[in-house]
Amino acid sequence: MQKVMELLDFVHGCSLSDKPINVGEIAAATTLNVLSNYILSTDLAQYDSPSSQEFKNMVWAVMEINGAPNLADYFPVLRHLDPHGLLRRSEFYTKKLLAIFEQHVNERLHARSTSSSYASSEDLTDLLLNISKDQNSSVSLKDIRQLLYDLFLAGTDTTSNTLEWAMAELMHNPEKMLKARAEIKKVIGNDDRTFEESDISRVPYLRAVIKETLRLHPPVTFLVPHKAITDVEIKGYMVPKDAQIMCNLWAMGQDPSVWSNPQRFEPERFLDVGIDFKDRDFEFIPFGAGRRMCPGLPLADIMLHLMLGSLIHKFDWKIEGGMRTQDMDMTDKFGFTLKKNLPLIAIPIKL
Ligand code: HEM
Repeated sequence: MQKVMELLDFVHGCSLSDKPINVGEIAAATTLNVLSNYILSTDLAQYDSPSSQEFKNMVWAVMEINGAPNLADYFPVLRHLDPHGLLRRSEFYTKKLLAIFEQHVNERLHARSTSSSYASSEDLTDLLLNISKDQNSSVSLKDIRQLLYDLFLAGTDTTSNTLEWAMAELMHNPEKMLKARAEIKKVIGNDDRTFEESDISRVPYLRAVIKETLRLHPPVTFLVPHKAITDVEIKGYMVPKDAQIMCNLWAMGQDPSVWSNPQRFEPERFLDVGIDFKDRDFEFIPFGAGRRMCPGLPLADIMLHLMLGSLIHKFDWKIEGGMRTQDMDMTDKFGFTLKKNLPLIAIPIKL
């Protein structure tokens, strides 16, 4: 994946001058560019660029506002009063983000209509515009703009937060970092190449690291709200029709009746047990399950393994100021996604 190579080039540059890196930010910039290349055939982020930081901040603001406790959720009569100003702030950022996507769609429409030699880039935007051109199509330009918004919002923060947590956990547990790196080196052998997509199926420990990260730090802590479509009894509890269902993945991941030593980061627990987030293992559903399961799972799965594998294969990492990695802050902060309370700032050391 070309974007991961660009990430490695940037990290390599920083390693030459001992420059500290905000791991969540570089993960977000890479994720944003992977998505924006599939969707818009362009880069939306540059490393170290305030403009891409601004985009990420807007995404985080929407996530944080949507995840904040709201009195109006408990007393719907208050909804129009917007007691915490959450609706107003959410609308502000949503409008700004939608305007960005509208501009991209309009530019594409302009290019398609003015250039006779326009060659379709066959990205998602072109695909959707082709569908919407069909007379019988019910897909409008407004739908396209909204879909792009949904994809970027759902895909960026979730993936970059998971990567940041995985790196933080490996640095915090140096023996696990060594184990994961040794596995990658064994697979790649003496070749002077980078970690590739085709290697992912051959690194079970790295796969277990990602799973353990998603168990301890599920980015979408409560799934998205679901609704019971009929009265249903589950294990003696009656869930009435129309009840809003919040599924607490964080609590499920901490349940001692399911996981031994649930607070410990132990990727080993996933080795040889066959539990996966793609199947029907309902004790572990960081991407949800059933019809509304995350459609970005296959892409997130590849991005997470490629980014993490590449970052630990070629580099060791230390904390600025000589702090021991065992003493790092590992607390979290709750928004719509669960992120690190203090960002992980680390210095890469070329191996
Ligand atoms: C670590 C990365 C990710 C995690 C943990 C994650 C997790 C989730 C979860 C839990 C849901 C709700 C499922 C439910 O309520 O049953 C969801 C929905 C969604 N995700 Fe992801 N996601 C990730 C990455 C992505 C990416 C990269 C994309 C886009 C390319 C994406 C696009 C979406 C969309 C569009 C929805 C809404 C689907 C719907 O409402 O039907 N996600 N995701």
